[in-house]
Amino acid sequence: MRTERISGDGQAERRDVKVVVGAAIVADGRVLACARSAPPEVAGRWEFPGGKVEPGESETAALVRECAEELAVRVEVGDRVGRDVRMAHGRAVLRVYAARLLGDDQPRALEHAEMRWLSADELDTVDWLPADVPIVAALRPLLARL
Ligand SMILES: Nc1nc2c([nH]c(=O)n2[C@H]2C[C@H](O)[C@@H](COP(=O)(O)OP(=O)(O)OP(=O)(O)O)O2)c(=O)[nH]1
Repeated sequence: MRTERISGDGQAERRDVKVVVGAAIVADGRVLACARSAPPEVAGRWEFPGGKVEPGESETAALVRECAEELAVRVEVGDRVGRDVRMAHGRAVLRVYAARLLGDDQPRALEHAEMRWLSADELDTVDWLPADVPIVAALRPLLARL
């Protein structure tokens, strides 16, 4: 994603904002929350599986790749959940999409410390990364019908 802003001398300044995509994988009214194992400053905080979109890669393809790498599952990517949330002093945004598991695939925590399926009532029982908090709030009323 490319943004432009006008600097003090009126020059347009271009900078690339990295997009981190996350998958809100929903099954039976529950979403899959994952606890990071690294780096140490965020280890134990909870997130949606996903990661950085690589150059030339679509967001859907990035989610499919990350879910295969991190959880060994195939997913179908659906609609956006919540809004873009700025991270890393504005140099990156978190963008989350609903997703569902394909076939009988069952996630395995290949890179995460722990995984939990959370119902709407249980969303606040884990310590989400700060950027995820508004997205989790947007997800709560949708969860039962995704
Ligand atoms: N995947 C993911 N990352 C999140 C979430 N919320 C949040 O703040 N982040 C942050 C944590 C990291 O600083 C960054 C994503 O980095 P990552 O390590 O998961 O991405 P990646 O798999 O592409 O990593 P790498 O190849 O660069 O090591 O975004 C979220 O819900 N999911």
